[in-house]
Amino acid sequence: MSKVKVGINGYGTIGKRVADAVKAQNDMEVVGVTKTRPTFEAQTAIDKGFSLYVPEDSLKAFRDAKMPVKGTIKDLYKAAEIMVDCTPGDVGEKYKAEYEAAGIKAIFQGGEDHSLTGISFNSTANYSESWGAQFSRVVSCNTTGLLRTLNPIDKKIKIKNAYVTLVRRGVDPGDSKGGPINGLEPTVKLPTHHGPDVKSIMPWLNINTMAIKASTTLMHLHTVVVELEKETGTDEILNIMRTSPRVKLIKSSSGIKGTAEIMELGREMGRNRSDMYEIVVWEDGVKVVGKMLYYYQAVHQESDVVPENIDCIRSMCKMEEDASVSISKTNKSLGIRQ
Ligand SMILES: NC(=O)C1=CN([C@@H]2O[C@H](COP(=O)(O)OP(=O)(O)OC[C@H]3O[C@@H](n4cnc5c(N)ncnc54)[C@H](OP(=O)(O)O)[C@@H]3O)[C@@H](O)[C@H]2O)C=CC1
Ligand SMILES: O=C(OP(=O)(O)O)[C@H](O)COP(=O)(O)O
Repeated sequence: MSKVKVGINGYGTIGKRVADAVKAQNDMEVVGVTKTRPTFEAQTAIDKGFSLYVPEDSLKAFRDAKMPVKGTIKDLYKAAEIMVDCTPGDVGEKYKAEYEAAGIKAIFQGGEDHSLTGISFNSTANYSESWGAQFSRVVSCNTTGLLRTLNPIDKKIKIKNAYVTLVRRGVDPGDSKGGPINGLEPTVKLPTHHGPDVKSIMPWLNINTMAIKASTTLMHLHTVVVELEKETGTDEILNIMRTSPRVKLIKSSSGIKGTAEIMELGREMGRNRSDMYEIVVWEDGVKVVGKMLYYYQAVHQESDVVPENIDCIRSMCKMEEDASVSISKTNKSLGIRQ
């Protein structure tokens, strides 16, 4: 079986990780990645053996920087069967017409609206909905995190209402221009877009979200309060989480007090870029009282969507019909145990 040819438009925080994850699969290959500026990341892409494609108006800058490029972004369309668009939020929508004209498939990321594709993707919640689709959208890191725990719980014990506060990292570790440098910033446009984004995949779910931006770069942290339809026990919820893909239960008694220790764990696990692809739940922070469920979870925003993109490629390119087979294959390639 020939490998599916994947192009990555936007070799940035997400794009570089998706490129490495595609390279780690035996049923797909990276045929090229794009950058607009000859930065160190462009050089590392070349050093890793990725073919570099750039916008027409960037050709001179890369020539002057003596960075070899294979062609323009439009040349990449000729080599790829599917593009993974990892350009900054709202930039992807400008490329959709080009992908369409080139007759290739494309996956967009959470910075684009659900309306751009009409299909949003999460491997455990709705893998088959993207089957054979020309366009789909992998939901953002926070939405991916919420779906990974709320969807399996809702499947077993119906959720009446969910109330989530997202404490969001200010910027990614590699970003020196964002903020807040000091303090906490409430997102006053309420309810935040996260609830509707979860509903793009679980439209029946009553979910209410608020968000606070914090001066940290490491991870997002969620407080989740769920009103269940029926009384249950803490152990039943823990068992659901323990058997849900890409959810990792940890204990504060193991020294993992917060997101700093989680990222240190990623280093200790020898993960590529110390990435924590799984949603991390404090086991001793899960509590059920009657019908009310309380828990905390941490999201590594730079990497949790990466395995989702791999599974989305398999669904859109009709490579594997069984979601659990694709999830296991992807997990194995990335060192994810469950
Ligand atoms: N970072 C995060 O925490 C998460 C981000 N996402 C989503 O993933 C997507 C990408 O985000 P992220 O990786 O953080 O973005 P980055 O800014 O890290 O990377 C963007 C990439 O796109 C390239 N680029 C910029 N403008 C253009 C353009 N006009 N045409 C082609 N390429 C361009 C950049 O190249 P150059 O640098 O050379 O200009 C860079 O390689 C967004 O939709 C975002 O919402 C989803 C989950 C988490
Ligand atoms: O938190 C994120 O998006 P989300 O709040 O839509 O889930 C991503 O990490 C992107 O965040 P940014 O828009 O602050 O770069």
